[in-house]
Amino acid sequence: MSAATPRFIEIFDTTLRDGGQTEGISYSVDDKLRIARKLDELGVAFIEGGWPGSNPKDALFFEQARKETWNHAKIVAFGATRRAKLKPEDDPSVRALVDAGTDVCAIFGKSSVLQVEEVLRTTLDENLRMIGETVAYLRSKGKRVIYDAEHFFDGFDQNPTYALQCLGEAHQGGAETLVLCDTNGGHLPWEVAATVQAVQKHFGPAVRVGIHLHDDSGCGVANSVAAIHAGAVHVQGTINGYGERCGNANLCVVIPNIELKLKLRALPEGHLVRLHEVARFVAEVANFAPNDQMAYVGESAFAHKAGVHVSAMQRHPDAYQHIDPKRVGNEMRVVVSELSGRANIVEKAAQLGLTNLDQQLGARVVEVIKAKEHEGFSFEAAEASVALLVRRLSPDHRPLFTLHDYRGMVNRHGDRQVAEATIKLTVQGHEVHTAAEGNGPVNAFDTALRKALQPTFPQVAQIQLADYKVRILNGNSGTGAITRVLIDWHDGSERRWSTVGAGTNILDATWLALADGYEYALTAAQPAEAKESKA
Ligand SMILES: CC(=O)SCCNC(=O)CCNC(=O)[C@H](O)C(C)(C)COP(=O)(O)OP(=O)(O)OC[C@H]1O[C@@H](n2cnc3c(N)ncnc32)[C@H](O)[C@@H]1OP(=O)(O)O
Ligand SMILES: CC(=O)C(=O)O
Repeated sequence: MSAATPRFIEIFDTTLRDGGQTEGISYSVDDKLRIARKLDELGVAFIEGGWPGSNPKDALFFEQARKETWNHAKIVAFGATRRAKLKPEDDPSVRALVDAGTDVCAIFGKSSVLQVEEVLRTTLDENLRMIGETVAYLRSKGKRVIYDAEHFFDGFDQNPTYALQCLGEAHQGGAETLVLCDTNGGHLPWEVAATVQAVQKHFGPAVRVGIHLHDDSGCGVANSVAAIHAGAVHVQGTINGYGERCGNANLCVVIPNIELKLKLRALPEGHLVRLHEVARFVAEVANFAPNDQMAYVGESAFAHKAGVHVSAMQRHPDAYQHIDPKRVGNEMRVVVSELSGRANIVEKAAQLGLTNLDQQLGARVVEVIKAKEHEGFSFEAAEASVALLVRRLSPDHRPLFTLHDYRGMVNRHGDRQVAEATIKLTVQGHEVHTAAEGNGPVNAFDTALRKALQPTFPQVAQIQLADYKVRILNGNSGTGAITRVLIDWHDGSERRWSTVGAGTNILDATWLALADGYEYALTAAQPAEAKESKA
């Protein structure tokens, strides 16, 4: 390695093993394979697939994984040291590790006197033999072995001599990396760094030290960074920080910190830009909502809401960002709300393709948005309504359709409920009057509006309501509260948009969000000339 080559930190991903210990996650074998392929594309060094001695699903994962080609990562089978008083070859869990057919195994063993005596309920000497013999047995079967020293930091605090003896057994047995685990996740960065340095001093520079840190004190990432800074060369963690209890060190944050802050290498050249996509993919497969506020890869990680920030960002891209979001595959966004100034509106309008916004119009839009947010609207998740608001305040705006009146009725006849809506609109100069029944008032309104628009705009048939969310804003007003309606839409393609309505009348709030939804889709779909020619 030349002096200019940055130190390489091995990324050991345990999203499928420790991540599978998250409350609420239950991967199928297919889920595990899909995530493993994505991690391999990302370029991590190791993918811990599961504990083959634990359950048939994990055993099947390794059977399937053997049939695939892995371009960057080594698939790792996880297990424990042999049980007390058994030979490794007689322990079914150790045999399952061999049978998993991976080149690499990771085994965990105890390093703390308390854990050996109170949890394993065996002697300190027997635990040392369990570690050394299991590592040596796996090595004799041709496996590379990574040794996870469970509860190492607690054990080291309690009895450093014994904790180091445990590591020594694994090293003598042939483990290639000694991984110090903060299993209970309670340590702080400087404590972790000091222990990593003490271990390195004890074993010398030839011994590879790794780390596996949990997030119970909220320091999983900080502890990982501190340990690497102190000399650790291998870091374990999970995508999105999934894991037992509060989770593991979040690799979506650890990896960019290694590459962009510590200036070391963790992934193959050019692969860091895949991180944002991997984070979303894993959340999707795990069936967890992505954490928008996650550092680096969250949707809000580079979203600017405050007017002062957006104004400064227009003047210099580093004004309120610590890195260029593109480096991790993320993007800068502007959020429009009552905290906006003109800069938010100009930036958002440009992103929405509305470039003819002057300072005066920008200021007017800000004023209207602030007033409407005071009434109960919220525009930050309803960009289509923002676009329409800008268009409607533009002097040359011609609406696609105008409402004259609507009427809604909800009836119950015995067990049967019926909702009916009538709507009177002007659509491109023609008055249209429609009525429709529905299984509820929103459905009746929507059907009546579609009927009115479809003869002029047949593309209405493709427009679908994807989600309808209602929020009561001032609950202490009881049934007289202001209601906010947010509607998400799609048209069967990739295109999605969201609209908002608000008011004390839930049907009127719904009408506003419904009408915005159709008008936005149809305006965007209309050729410019057709819009110009409208009366
Ligand atoms: C820190 C970590 O996250 S380690 C990974 C933890 N993950 C899991 O536990 C998930 C998978 N686990 C399982 O499927 C099951 O717990 C199994 C198959 C491993 C074991 O199941 P069982 O045999 O029914 O045992 P049970 O789960 O009740 O108890 C754990 C056993 O492991 C033993 N054990 C715990 N750590 C170790 C170790 N490092 N080496 C050897 N044995 C260990 C315990 O002493 C206990 O055995 P004992 O009751 O004979 O003393
Ligand atoms: C090995 C492991 O998962 C831990 O100690 O937390």
